[in-house]
Amino acid sequence: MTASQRIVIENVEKRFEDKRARRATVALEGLSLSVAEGEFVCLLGPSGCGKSTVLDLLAGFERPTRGSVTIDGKPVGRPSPDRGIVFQEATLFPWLSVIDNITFASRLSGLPVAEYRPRAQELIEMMGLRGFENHAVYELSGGMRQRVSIARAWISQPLLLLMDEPFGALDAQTRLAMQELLLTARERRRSTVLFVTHDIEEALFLSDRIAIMSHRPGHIVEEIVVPYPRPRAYQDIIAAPSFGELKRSILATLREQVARTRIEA
Ligand SMILES: Nc1ncnc2c1ncn2[C@@H]1O[C@H](COP(=O)(O)OP(=O)(O)OP(=O)(O)O)[C@@H](O)[C@H]1O
Repeated sequence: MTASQRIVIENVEKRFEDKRARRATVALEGLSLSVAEGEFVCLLGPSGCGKSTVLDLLAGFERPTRGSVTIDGKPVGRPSPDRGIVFQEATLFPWLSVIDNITFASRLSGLPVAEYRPRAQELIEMMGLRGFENHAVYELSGGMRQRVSIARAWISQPLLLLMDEPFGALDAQTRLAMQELLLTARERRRSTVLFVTHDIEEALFLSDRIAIMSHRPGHIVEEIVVPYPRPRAYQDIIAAPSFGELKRSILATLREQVARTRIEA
């Protein structure tokens, strides 16, 4: 472990007890993962292997039953705006305007308008939402809503952005546009990102490193350093000679884990 590690997850177990049914689900077991400051890591793994649980532990929604989860050397406490979270479905207030959604937490925490308003305006520009500031969220498309969610997560200048399949529900064209937008915006902010996805191409396009999880109980079975320099262009990445080989190898690892899920289910 070096001083520049933002996230350090060590030997974590997460067990969910259902006392009434006298049943327990062990979602994670022996999971260790570190993410350096400014690094973009994607988590890939079979359905139900515990990817969202990893994000929940980092967000502070859940606590590990064994092992430790630290951010900048401190155990993760309650949810905090230090950690921006974006889910698959935009979780916004549909009747509020774009600007009111983005600034909701800042207003609630009593920050002076002069402090958060310029940041909100910059994010609106960055996310291509200029002209829509005063539109209610229910008037927006799915892609636009997701851009509002990202702006909302980013406004508190979080140390860490936790993203759970944020583009999974979008059509292919919108998804690509959102991926490009995320990369450009992140380049300017140097944020650390942990991003859950099922999409191998998305992981190869976006991340510096891909961590592949086992079947449940989840742990990391393989880590792959993505060799492409930044800034990246999608058409160059998919044309790179190593792209097909990396994709094939990741797919093989995932298939093996999915097959084990079935055998052990
Ligand atoms: N709050 C909870 N109570 C009980 N069990 C839970 C809870 N949250 C998650 N689990 C269980 O933990 C396991 C891992 O779930 P999780 O949602 O983390 O997987 P995932 O890899 O994100 O799945 P998917 O790829 O399908 O979204 C599952 O068996 C799930 O049922």
